[in-house]
Amino acid sequence: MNTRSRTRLNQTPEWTALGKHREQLGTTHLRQLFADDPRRGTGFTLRVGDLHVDYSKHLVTDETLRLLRELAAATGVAELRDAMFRGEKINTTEDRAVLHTALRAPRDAVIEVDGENVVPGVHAVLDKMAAFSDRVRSGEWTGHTGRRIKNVVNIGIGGSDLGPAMAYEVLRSFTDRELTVRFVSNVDGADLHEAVRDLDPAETLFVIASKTFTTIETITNATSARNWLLTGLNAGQDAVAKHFVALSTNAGKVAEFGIDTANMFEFWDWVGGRYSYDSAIGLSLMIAIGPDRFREMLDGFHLVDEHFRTAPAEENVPLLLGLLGVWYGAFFDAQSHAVLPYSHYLSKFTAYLQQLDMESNGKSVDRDGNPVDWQTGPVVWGTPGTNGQHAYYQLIHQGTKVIPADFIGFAEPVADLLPGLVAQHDLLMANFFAQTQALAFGKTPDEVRAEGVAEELVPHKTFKGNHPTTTILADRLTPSVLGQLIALYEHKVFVQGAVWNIDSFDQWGVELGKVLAKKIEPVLTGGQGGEQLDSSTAALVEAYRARRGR
Ligand SMILES: O=P(O)(O)OC[C@H]1O[C@H](O)[C@H](O)[C@@H](O)[C@@H]1O
Repeated sequence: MNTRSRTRLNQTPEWTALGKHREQLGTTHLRQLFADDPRRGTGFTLRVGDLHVDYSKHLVTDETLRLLRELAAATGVAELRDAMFRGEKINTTEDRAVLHTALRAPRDAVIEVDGENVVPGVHAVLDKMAAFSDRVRSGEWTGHTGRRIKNVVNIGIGGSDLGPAMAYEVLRSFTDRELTVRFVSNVDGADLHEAVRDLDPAETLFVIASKTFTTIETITNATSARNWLLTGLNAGQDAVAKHFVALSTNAGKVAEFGIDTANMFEFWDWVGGRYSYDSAIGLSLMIAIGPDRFREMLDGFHLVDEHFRTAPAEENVPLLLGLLGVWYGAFFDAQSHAVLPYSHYLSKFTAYLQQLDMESNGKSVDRDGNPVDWQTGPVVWGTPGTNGQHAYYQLIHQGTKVIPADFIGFAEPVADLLPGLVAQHDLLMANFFAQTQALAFGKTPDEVRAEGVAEELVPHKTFKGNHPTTTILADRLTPSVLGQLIALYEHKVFVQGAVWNIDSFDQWGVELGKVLAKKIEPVLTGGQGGEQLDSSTAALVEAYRARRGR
């Protein structure tokens, strides 16, 4: 997509108007905004699918939102969105379409890439995954010695790990509790060691997940897993077929590794790694939760896709959340964004979003290669409440940084909690509601004094408030709701990339470290190349070699 004719973001009249508006807003407090509009708490809310989204505790007025929508219009967000859904090659630096939305399109949809409808292929793979998952779950698929598969070990990294690993945790209460499912990503041998040390190879299936099938960490771990299996079974290569399947776009490399391509589940170059867990990359998850639940999750994704594609700007939740992030980055100098789920099952949710957001929008040149002189993607961070409250929330409440935060909670606890633990849900949710209240409204010096606090302690016990938060509340954490949440964040990230005019779908920034590691590895084991290292790295490598006796 040619963007050369586009006015630079910070030279558009819409950007200038927002800057002026920001000055007018000054230090206006959320207390004031709520006092001015008694209906703000119900009026500044939107709904998409099962998600109730409250954005009333943001430092915005109707005018702010209008100006932000004008910025979105001026920067062509809707046009780029439509181009994405149509299958145009909007990932220009890799010359690829961006079609994760096709992964959850209904069977009768028609989405073309280079003149070919990709939807039948998507469903053929989903059907193949479902048939395989059913065979593993029923015990029909057996290992080399005829034993039933009881353990599934997913080996992958980045997008080939974070998505399925996160979703497995989120949907744990929907999993087959008889199956052990583990995820190995780190090239540190300790990761694979801990994953397999108590498993019986005869009952273990390895799912090797790699879009490229060239990622060094994954191929190294997969090779070690194969050795562990064959040694444990005291078997030859022919045992691999019953214990290894591959999820990849690269059939050649899969065959080269020794996995029968009949046991390969395919996806395509128009699925980015960090947008891939609803593709074949979700196989371990599908084995754990079953095909029906997996399809419910895809329907959840699709529901939000359709909302993003068709809802008017005023009601479009991903558009709103994306624009709010643009607002804080540009005009409040916010450097980070916290995602704070009040569900233990969402423990890996923020780690997943880190790749989704930071690998997508951690860019400093625009789509034409010019340096940007505006903020792009924030540092995304956070862990489940209430743990964070007893650790880093201090800084959010009383520190010097502006940290917009998303609070995600559920009206009901998951279905299979032990009955005695269900009552704890009210306490969890009381914290959930209390935190956004405290962050927004704080506590004034007068309120502190009224409690009889000694004057010298008043500044310490004052909460200035005015910290912006979004609250996302759903009834229950189901597969569909997970799909809705992920699609919401995917499209939020899209909106921001579109406004900032960056390519959200490449990741050139991860390459340099990989190249340098390849050069350093032989030096560690006594080979040549050390003389080319800078003095710091050379000294560190030398210390390492000395310690290892080389
Ligand atoms: O799935 P793979 O090809 O093994 O890639 C795994 C990961 O590694 C790369 O370095 C990219 O930064 C990620 O976007 C990708 O998800």
